[in-house]
Amino acid sequence: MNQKIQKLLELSEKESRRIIGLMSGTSLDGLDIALCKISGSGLNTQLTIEKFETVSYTEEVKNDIRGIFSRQQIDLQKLTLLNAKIGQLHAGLVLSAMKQWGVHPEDIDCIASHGQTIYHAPKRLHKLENYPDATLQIGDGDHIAVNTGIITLSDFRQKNIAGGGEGAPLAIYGDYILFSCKDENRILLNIGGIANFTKLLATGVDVICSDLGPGNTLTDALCMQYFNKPFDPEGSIARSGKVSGQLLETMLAHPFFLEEFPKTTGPELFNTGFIEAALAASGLDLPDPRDLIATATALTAKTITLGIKKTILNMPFTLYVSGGGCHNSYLMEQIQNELPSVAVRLTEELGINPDAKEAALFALLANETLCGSKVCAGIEPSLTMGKISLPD
Ligand SMILES: Nc1ncnc2c1ncn2[C@@H]1O[C@H](COP(=O)(O)OP(=O)(O)OP(=O)(O)O)[C@@H](O)[C@H]1O
Ligand SMILES: CC(=O)N[C@H]1[C@@H]2OC[C@@H](O2)[C@@H](O)[C@@H]1O[C@H](C)C(=O)O
Repeated sequence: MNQKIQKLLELSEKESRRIIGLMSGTSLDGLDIALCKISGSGLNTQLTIEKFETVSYTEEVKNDIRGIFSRQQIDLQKLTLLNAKIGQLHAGLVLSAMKQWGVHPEDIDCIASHGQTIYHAPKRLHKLENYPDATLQIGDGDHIAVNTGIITLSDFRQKNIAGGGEGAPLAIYGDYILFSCKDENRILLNIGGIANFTKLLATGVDVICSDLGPGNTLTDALCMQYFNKPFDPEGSIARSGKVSGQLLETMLAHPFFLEEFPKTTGPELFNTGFIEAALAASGLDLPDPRDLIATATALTAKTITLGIKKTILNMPFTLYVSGGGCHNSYLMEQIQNELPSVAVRLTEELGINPDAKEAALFALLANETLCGSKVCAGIEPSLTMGKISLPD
């Protein structure tokens, strides 16, 4: 047998695999690198995060990505260049992290790379007849494989769309596999740039996973615009402002929030233009920036909690939070206030570092593909995901 195919076969037959999951999300803050040890597959999966690091992007990289991110008109050459450049950058960051951890490439079975989302265009956003749901992640896996010498799986979202999904949220598979529990109804909430959730009932039925709306994306943009800060540290700016009830009501009336679950979105919709349109519609003068940030934070808390309440109705449940938004103590307080009888915890209590959860999720999806199982039978679309790049 061809040696490369033989290697893949051996990988799929190993008792456990060490997979590096990579995620660079919509916040453009950096690359999350999670070294995971994974044994088994499907509902028998055991996953331990052995090492984790977030490597911040330099301002130059952030500006490069901002030049094309979630924009309808861009420089096509820039997109082409960045597809290769981000792949090479991620490879370099993985090699540095491994060096720092004292881990050698031969100790790693594969890399699972999400890539950088550049544009997410579900039909609900583009509304163009005769065009499908679509999404684009760049940072090609071939560059990661060749530059690290490690087999790389990447570009997970296309297959999900090909199978009838919107390409997101893919958290449903990992949440279902890792966190389903017969003794507890659980909501897994991730607050990144965009917030999403998975409903896992103790009975195992009616699993729902959906984006909810903005996580930190609006507050990040406002903090940059008015305070030259990448985000609102611990929610301190929002805490110092006053929520504008009228602006909040106008924003909550946006049709996206009225659509049924599951649905997906991104900064293509939730950006400063969204706030400007809401201000214009409500006829308000431009409020104090602190009030704007307080109102955007309230929108995040409201849309998260209204969405969750609508889904789980009157059942008792525990909420497990992950993503950078869990460090915003003001936002977390607001979520708790809206859900007074709910235990609000972090995924740390389930053994998963809240900052590493999404990167670990992609390691898990790669594991499913390598083991050749049908991902989460019963959850649609049930397909293995990720393209395989061989290093040589
Ligand atoms: N100490 C903190 N205080 C307040 N907010 C914080 C803090 N640390 C991180 N954040 C928020 O978390 C964001 C990053 O979160 P995360 O890395 O989970 O997002 P992402 O993965 O880029 O987004 P997505 O999951 O939507 O793709 C930051 O942009 C910031 O808004
Ligand atoms: C297209 C895209 O990159 N979507 C991200 C984004 O960030 C959060 C939310 O929007 C979610 O739908 C998704 O990421 C996570 C990892 C997911 O697919 O579950």
